[in-house]
Amino acid sequence: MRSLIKVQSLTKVYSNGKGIRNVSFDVKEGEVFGFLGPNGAGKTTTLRHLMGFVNPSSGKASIHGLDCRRNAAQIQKNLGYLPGEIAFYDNMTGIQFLTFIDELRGRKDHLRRDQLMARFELESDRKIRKMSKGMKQKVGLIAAFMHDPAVLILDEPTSGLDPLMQKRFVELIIDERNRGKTILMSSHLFNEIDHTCERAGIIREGEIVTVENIRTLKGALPQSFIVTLADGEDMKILRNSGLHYTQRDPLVVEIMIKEDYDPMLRTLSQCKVVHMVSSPQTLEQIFMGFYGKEHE
Ligand SMILES: Nc1ncnc2c1ncn2[C@@H]1O[C@H](COP(=O)(O)OP(=O)(O)OP(=O)(O)O)[C@@H](O)[C@H]1O
Repeated sequence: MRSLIKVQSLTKVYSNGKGIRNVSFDVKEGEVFGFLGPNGAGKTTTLRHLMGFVNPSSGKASIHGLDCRRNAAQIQKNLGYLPGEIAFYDNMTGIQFLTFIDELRGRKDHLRRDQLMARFELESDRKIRKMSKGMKQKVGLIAAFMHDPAVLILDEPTSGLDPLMQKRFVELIIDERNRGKTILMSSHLFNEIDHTCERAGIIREGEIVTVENIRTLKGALPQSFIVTLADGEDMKILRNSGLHYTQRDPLVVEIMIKEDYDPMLRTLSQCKVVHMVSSPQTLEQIFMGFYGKEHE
């Protein structure tokens, strides 16, 4: 698959020394790519470069081979953007605003707009200034998707949405992915990334720390077994077995297994096991490792 969105050594240093440094990644055609990072990491700054709003200090970003800064107008024709902070014409109702945007784009057919309003249960006759944060977010999402663009750039799309609407959003992304759309979205929610994205990039303090394939990552997740043994004799067998484990309580241990279950099963068959539970390590635990300082 060819790369549709390309970010190459993108650097933007603000006068206060903050910003992004040497950010590089690409999003392939038809891919959903997640952009994760803690507050202030540089997600919005990167996405705003892709929209051509900002002059980079160095490096470049392109979509469909077009430079994001120089060809912004051309790129934006077939692109849906949801900004992190949405500014609306507050005095309009939801439907007036969406119709206004449709007309600006030269669209006469409002079918897709209406379908999206139904999907997100938007109270479209309410004035935007009287809407809650979540309602405004729905208006922003509908505006980003309603002209059926090939590329979507979404800055924290589920911010303010309740769990039901977050689920509707995930379903929409899956539908759009199946229709071949290319989507780049920033998020704080691992679950959302887990359910929608093929790959995810993590940015921290202005720099990309890793780009991971979600399926490969999940396939490689170790399994944790919490085992309660009957007595000290069993503990002795475990200690002498060469297995790697973490002691949780005097008779409770956690054993992490990646591929080979045999050594654990052979050792435990010599012990009296009182209780045993197993759970896969979550994607969230893996990502939290990248968020922290330990990967420096
Ligand atoms: N116009 C600006 N002038 C000065 N500093 C800025 C400007 N815009 C952003 N920054 C700084 O650049 C860094 C990256 O900010 P950015 O908004 O891109 O982060 P983010 O990852 O989107 O964060 P959040 O999750 O909180 O939205 C922050 O330290 C921010 O304070």
